[in-house]
Amino acid sequence: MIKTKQLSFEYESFVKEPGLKGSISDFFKRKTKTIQALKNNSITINDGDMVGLIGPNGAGKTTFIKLLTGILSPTHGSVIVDNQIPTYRANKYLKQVGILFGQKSQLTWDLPAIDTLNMLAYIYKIPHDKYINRKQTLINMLDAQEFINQPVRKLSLGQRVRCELICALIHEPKYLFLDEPTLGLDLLTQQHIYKFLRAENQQNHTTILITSHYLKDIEMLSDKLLILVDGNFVYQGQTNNIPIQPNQLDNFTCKYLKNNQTVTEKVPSNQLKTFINQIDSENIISIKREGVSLEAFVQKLYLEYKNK
Ligand SMILES: Nc1ncnc2c1ncn2[C@@H]1O[C@H](COP(=O)(O)OP(=O)(O)OP(=O)(O)O)[C@@H](O)[C@H]1O
Repeated sequence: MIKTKQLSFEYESFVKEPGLKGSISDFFKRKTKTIQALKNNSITINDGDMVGLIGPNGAGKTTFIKLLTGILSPTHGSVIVDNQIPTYRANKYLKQVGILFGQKSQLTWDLPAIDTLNMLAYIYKIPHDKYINRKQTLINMLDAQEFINQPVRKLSLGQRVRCELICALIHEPKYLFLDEPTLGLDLLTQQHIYKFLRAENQQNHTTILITSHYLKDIEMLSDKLLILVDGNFVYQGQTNNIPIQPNQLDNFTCKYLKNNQTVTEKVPSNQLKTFINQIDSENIISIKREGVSLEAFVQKLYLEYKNK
């Protein structure tokens, strides 16, 4: 279980004055600025949960993952993961955790990913037979046979991310933290990764926390949703049960085929019945109510907090 209690984190950063004069005055007296990245948050994530974490740029998502993994320690409050304090970075704790930062690689550029895997097996002291089995299972599941032996610099982004995932999971961690893992990946690779992560969660009961700006990732992958805005968790709940309030005046976006062409039309709710009656059902592609999707819900929350 992951439990945070009144968790806050502040970065202290130097503010550089411009020009030579600024550099000289900074030399004698440096100005600092405090950034409150997380503010007094108490949340609970149960073991085996698939959790999506979203929030606008600078909301504090990466900081939260860094606190869960012990890379940073809280300024105030506490974090407990699997009954342990991550900041202590005990071997027992680190063996339970796998991390993937979409923008930072743990692979060595000039070496094949298989070398990094062998090194990780040594670091985590994975018994030889177990390592061979797990490695083969992950390589098969992520379809990585063709490129696992190639130097990382020769891999495409999608191939590299698949190798990163194999490395993050080689020691069968109980908790997997993924920070924007699908950044820049094509649709098929994204779907492959969704399928893989679902299987990992179901087979090994792995708790997975994923951050992403693609709401599709969150809808496809997570059962639970956390929304972080400006350092505050403003929503915790089920992904498929967001509090939707349909409005009588909502429009419907209707897509249908007319003379073999796709036509998109906005239809007011009071005219929907008449509109549908005029179209052959086999020509209807989709009818979507505006303002009730995850996207609309998230957009509304972001705007509410931005205008506060
Ligand atoms: N090393 C640092 N030093 C000072 N401030 C930092 C540092 N890292 C992050 N911050 C600040 O902390 C806040 C939260 O940053 P964080 O990277 O956690 O956000 P994020 O939600 O992951 O953003 P994004 O979606 O853009 O990746 C931001 O205001 C950022 O400028």
